[in-house]
Amino acid sequence: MAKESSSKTVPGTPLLKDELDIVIPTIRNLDFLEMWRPFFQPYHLIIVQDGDPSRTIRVPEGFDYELYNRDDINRILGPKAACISFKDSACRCFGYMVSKKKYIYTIDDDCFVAKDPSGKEINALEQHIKNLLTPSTPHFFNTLYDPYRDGADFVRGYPFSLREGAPTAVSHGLWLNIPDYDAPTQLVKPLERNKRYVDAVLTIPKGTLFPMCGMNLAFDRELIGPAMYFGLMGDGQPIRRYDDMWAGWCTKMGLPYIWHSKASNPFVNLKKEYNGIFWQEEVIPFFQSAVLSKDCTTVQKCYIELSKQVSEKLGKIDPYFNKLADAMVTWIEAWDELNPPKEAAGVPNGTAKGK
Ligand SMILES: O=c1ccn([C@@H]2O[C@H](COP(=O)(O)OP(=O)(O)O[C@H]3O[C@@H](CO)[C@H](O)[C@H]3O)[C@@H](O)[C@H]2O)c(=O)[nH]1
Ligand SMILES: [Mn+2]
Repeated sequence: MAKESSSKTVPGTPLLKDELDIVIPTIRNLDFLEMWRPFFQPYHLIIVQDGDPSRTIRVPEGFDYELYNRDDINRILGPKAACISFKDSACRCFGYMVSKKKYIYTIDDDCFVAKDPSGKEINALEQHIKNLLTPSTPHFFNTLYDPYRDGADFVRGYPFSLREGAPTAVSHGLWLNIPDYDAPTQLVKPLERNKRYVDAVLTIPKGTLFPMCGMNLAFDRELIGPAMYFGLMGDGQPIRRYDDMWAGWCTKMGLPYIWHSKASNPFVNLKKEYNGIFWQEEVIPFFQSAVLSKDCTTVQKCYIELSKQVSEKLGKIDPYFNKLADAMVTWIEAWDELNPPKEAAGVPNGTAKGK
């Protein structure tokens, strides 16, 4: 049974209309929004303009949005702006920080509305919202996929004590056409396109990591927002295209599809990813074995403790991880500055909930 959203939904009002922001990182005009207009127009957009702040980003008429460029980020965060990547899509996490809503959806500006096998346009945002309002089943795998969907349920042998599920923190969508491959795979299979539409929503089991992609992603900002820091990438950094995955590993400890239209240059991507491809062979075991102490009772405390372990255990791989660990602390300081913990029913902002 899907949880009711906290807002009183008037029939016909788009779900979570006033409880969700759409965050878009961009270096180009946002004409892509025309295709998303039927689905996105009722929602507030937070546009994070990367690169040259003197450039004007054109936003189609009729959208309600706020736009932040690098000058705005520097003005709002001061020295703490150093934790927000420059010249990299990782800058999008600034949008998560300034939002005041309970939910976030983030999408790249080269992603378009996909069609399901029947030819029907997919409202990816609506499916993400349904995912976020529906519990997940991380403690015991249900073989008939999402048991809360119409036409499915828990299969025989599924413990009744676990059928309430756990609150869903992240809804991870996929992409038809250009798959999110790393550079070596892109180089070996330049013409490969993802044509396979799988109509299933799965919960990634507790304790299982996954490579989170920021292209088509939604999350519960109050539940997990402080941990959704897209790691320091871009200008002056030795690694790129690992920002979203870093956040996924930190938060982890899905279904809706979009149409990814533009294959980024695999040779450029190889340069961006090069360090990440071999560092990750040590980073993944780090996350698989990371243990946080019981005193970590909020997401922020968990994140700060994790940053200490990043420095201690990954700093010997490369000084970059010491820099990243410092940036993780700065991110939390900035997050708390812009989002002072609210005491709502004894549940401070960003409290880590048992899953
Ligand atoms: O310097 C930049 C470059 C781009 N952007 C904006 O970020 C997104 C993604 O850009 P793009 O589609 O060009 O790059 P992809 O390689 O397809 O990105 C995906 O790969 C991963 C990169 O970490 C990630 O999963 C996806 O983002 C667009 O909206 C650009 O406008 C930017 O802000 N700054
Ligand atoms: Mn892209």
